Amino acid sequence: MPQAYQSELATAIAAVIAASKICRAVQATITADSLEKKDKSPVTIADYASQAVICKIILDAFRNDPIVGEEDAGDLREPANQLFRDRTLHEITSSGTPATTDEMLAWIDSGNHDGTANRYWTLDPIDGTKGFLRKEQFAVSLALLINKRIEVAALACPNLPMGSGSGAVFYAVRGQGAFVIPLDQPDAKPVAVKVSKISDPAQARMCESVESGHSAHDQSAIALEKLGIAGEPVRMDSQAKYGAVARGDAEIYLRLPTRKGYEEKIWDHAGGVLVLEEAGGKVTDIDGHPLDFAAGSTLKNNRGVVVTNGLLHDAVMAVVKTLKFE
Ligand SMILES: Nc1ncnc2c1ncn2[C@@H]1O[C@H](COP(=O)(O)O)[C@@H](O)[C@H]1OP(=O)(O)O
Ligand SMILES: [Mg+2]
Ligand SMILES: [Mg+2]
Ligand SMILES: [Mg+2]
Repeated sequence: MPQAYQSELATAIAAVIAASKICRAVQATITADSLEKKDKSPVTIADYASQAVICKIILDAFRNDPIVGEEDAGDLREPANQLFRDRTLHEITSSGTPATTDEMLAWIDSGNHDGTANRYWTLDPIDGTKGFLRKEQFAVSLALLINKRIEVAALACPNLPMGSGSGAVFYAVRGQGAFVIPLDQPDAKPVAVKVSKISDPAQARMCESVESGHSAHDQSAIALEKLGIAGEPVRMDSQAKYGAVARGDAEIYLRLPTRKGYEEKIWDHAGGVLVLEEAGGKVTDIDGHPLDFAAGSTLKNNRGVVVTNGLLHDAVMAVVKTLKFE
């Protein structure tokens, strides 16, 4: 029997690779050049160009598929942002995708669905924009959800070490395992991705966000101490943290609530979660509940995220339950 979702997977991998090349080109040249969105978070020409190109590639292959993307073209349409808009178009066309301004804006806005369909993609065109601006880690994350379950994921981490170079593309289909290929050699033999076998909490390595506004660093420090882990957590931007735990570079990723009422977005997790689970890892929220991807575009039924290699999940949850959150 042919394996399920092979054409969706091939499309997803091609899309995140095409977008990663644009992001890398922009990252090499930018000087902290971004717009501020209404929620005060930054967005760059690469976020927009990445979303445009990925939406185009998905719609060329699956014309009717809804896409729940992080960005929309509202700010780009403002007359005051013409230069920013033109530079975004320039990145897209120089990557080999001919486009008019109207086409570009329409591709970006095709990512405006709300996560209520039976089948839809969710896309973070640059996850970890702050890391991208610091020229550190970021990710391009794409996942296909069917009946509210993640079935296909492609997660490109252009700056993550990979062999002797950098750039890893993780991917997974539910039930088929997780794999990684080098971003610059997509035809190389895929390598199976597996979590680490460490089961002694004191030997575990933990990662967390660079940004203390995204995850409570004071509480993770307490968790580290209670688990008997010496040293500092590794701070890293983006869903590259899911990739790090999936491939056994770390055993724990904590994302602990910093303020009441923040709802994690599905595009900040879907790609990483399937890769992690198919690599043998486990993810829940801080109350031990599975992440609920059936609630629209946010994880509104969950608080925080606890990711482990599976073996350590109970030990980590026992400590997380003792922590105090707002
Ligand atoms: N207050 C917040 N709490 C948690 N995550 C946030 C918050 N504000 C923005 N984010 C999103 O968290 C993710 C970054 O996480 P990390 O710090 O682990 O890299 C990003 O997706 C960022 O959006 P964006 O995609 O715009 O960068
Ligand atoms: Mg953002
Ligand atoms: Mg994000
Ligand atoms: Mg983003």
